[in-house]
Amino acid sequence: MNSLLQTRGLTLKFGGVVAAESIDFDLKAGERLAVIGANGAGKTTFINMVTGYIKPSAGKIMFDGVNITGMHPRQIVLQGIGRSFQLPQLFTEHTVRQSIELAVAARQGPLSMLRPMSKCVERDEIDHVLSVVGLSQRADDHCDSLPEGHRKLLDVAMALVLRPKLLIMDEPTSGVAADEKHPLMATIMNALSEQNVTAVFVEHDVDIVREYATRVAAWISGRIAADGSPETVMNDDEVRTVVLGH
Ligand SMILES: Nc1ncnc2c1ncn2[C@@H]1O[C@H](COP(=O)(O)OP(=O)(O)OP(=O)(O)O)[C@@H](O)[C@H]1O
Repeated sequence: MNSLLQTRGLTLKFGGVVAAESIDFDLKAGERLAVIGANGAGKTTFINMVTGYIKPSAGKIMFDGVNITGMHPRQIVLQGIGRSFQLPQLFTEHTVRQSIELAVAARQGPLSMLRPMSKCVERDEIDHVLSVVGLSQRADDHCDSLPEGHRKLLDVAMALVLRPKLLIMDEPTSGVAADEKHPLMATIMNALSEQNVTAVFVEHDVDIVREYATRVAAWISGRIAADGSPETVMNDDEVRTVVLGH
């Protein structure tokens, strides 16, 4: 099967620091890839290059047959790569429903902003996405009143209404209470499955990785040191020593 996402020779240097060292990487549609690595290993740098927030010094990024290297983040969203953030970027003065409405309007293009909101939004779709991420009961709450887990879910919901083929999530369970991590990930993964969205997520919690990833890539010093099934990668000697601290 062809790769949905492919990088070749992807390199980024910050002065003397090699944050990405000639990364060759392939992701197939339908995979659930967990990205693991110690602080400073280069995980966010990789995500930032793929989503257009940083231009690589060298190398190429192909997505669904299109060369997206150096494209602007908005163009990359239009190509079908969504992103959620470690610290969700929400419209704090808006309600949950209004936030989803804005995401739908963004998908519909700049002219939709000129029409009355009630005409340009698709109510059924919004109700559905709120239900899928378990936020129906909080639809009229302001974003700044949401607990962290709900903020993460809203961030994912806003990314999903842009209809991505791939969603890249930076630490979806960080800042969430230990007993809420599994229900949160289960909800996110169900939502992604429903829309056939391929997933990449950066994660530090080993239990979450084992439960929700079909594949793991371990970053060490700007390179992928191990890549394969969760069991294989978690038992790799270098990963155990450098990443897991065993
Ligand atoms: N804008 C920048 N300027 C200079 N150095 C940077 C910059 N961004 C990242 N780096 C360096 O690049 C390396 C990789 O950083 P990166 O943030 O990608 O790691 P990470 O694996 O995401 O870490 P964390 O888990 O802490 O988020 C680190 O040495 C970091 O200090």
